[in-house]
Amino acid sequence: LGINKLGHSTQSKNSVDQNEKQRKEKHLDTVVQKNKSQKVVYIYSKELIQICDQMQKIPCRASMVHSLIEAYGLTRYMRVVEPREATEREVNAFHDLDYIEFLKKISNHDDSEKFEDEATHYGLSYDCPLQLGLHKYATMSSGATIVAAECLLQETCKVAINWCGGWHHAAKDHASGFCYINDIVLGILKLKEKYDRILYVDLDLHHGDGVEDAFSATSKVMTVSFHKYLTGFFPGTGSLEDIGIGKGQYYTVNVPLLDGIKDTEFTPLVCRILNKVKETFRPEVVVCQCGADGLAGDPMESFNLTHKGLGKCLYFLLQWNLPTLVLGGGGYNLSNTARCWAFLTALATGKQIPTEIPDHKYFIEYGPDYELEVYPGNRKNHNTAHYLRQVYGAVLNNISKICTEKC
Ligand SMILES: O=C(CCc1ccccc1NC(=O)c1cccc(C(F)(F)F)c1)NO
Ligand SMILES: [Zn+2]
Repeated sequence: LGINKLGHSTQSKNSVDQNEKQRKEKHLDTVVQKNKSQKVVYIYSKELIQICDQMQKIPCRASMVHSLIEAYGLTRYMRVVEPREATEREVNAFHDLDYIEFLKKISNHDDSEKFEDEATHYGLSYDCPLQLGLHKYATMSSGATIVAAECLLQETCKVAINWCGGWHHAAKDHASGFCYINDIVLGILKLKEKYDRILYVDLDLHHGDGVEDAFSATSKVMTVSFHKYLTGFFPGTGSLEDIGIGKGQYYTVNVPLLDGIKDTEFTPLVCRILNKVKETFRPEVVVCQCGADGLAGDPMESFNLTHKGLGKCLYFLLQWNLPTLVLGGGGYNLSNTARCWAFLTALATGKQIPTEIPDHKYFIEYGPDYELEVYPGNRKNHNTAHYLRQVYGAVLNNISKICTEKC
């Protein structure tokens, strides 16, 4: 043992330093570990984006969304996780095998005309055009949602985002409303492996009928959809009277709205209703579909929302500090959709991002202002205060009938 002038054995001195060093490293490691677990998971791969870019009705939208998020430097504050294809077994947990087999069969034929009749039987026409690689697209976008759900199950994160998911119309045995495989249902089924009470919130312009139908008879999954409800507007379901069946009665909530609603009415309505849902249903995990086709400037020309209105709704949910799965959905003004989802991504990571759109591949799409903000239009708002009070009263009345105490 070396003896230094103070008579301490230098070995023990070194070992003290050594312990100090190890203790510091260990502490740092737990801090990093904690941050890692607190980091937002962002599902992304070049392949996923490249496949989703090919979707006819939203050409290159996946690339525009991802490029803006990357240009704002947000990916460095998130844990980027690669997706995988949903397995046949996972897809079959909800969808009928004959439908999925057919989808696979015709996705790789460019002479799909000869399957015309069968295709129509499975909803594969008009709203849900056949295109090459359709099956791969559907299994990749739903695999991405499943991987996001798995990250929440492993508790390696609090928030997991998949902007290539949110296809809420797909039914178990047919395609609908441009949705082929219902990634949201598959993600919820994955979460059900661990969580008992799951809350699904649908902020898209359209009623989340496919998800609602999948869980309308159970009290374990509560679906809450805010949407335009007007005779002749797709999908035509989601009225106030649509409250679930059997054990699921009152665990389906529908908030039917009219054209022109703005952030100032939408956000407080959403937050008050979700607050009541939190009190009575006491969810353990949240799935939020953030469809952007309700934004001002969308070709759907229906609602008059901005990214801030949707942002406040998501922020309200994130304050609950529950594991949260964040998904995309509709959104047909591609630059506004990218603006909105980049804003929501920044909000989820707790980072401020500047108004100026940063230079990047799609910069030109953000002209003439090149700003992040989506501004409300001045379209007429058909939602009178009286109408909103009626809807709110009916919805609160229904929610108050559920109880998750041992009652
Ligand atoms: O956004 C949807 C589905 C919208 C939909 C349902 C039924 C039939 C067709 C559609 N999609 C459109 O109408 C559509 C899709 C892409 C672009 C447009 C556009 F014409 F508005 F740009 C419209 N669900 O959240
Ligand atoms: Zn929609």
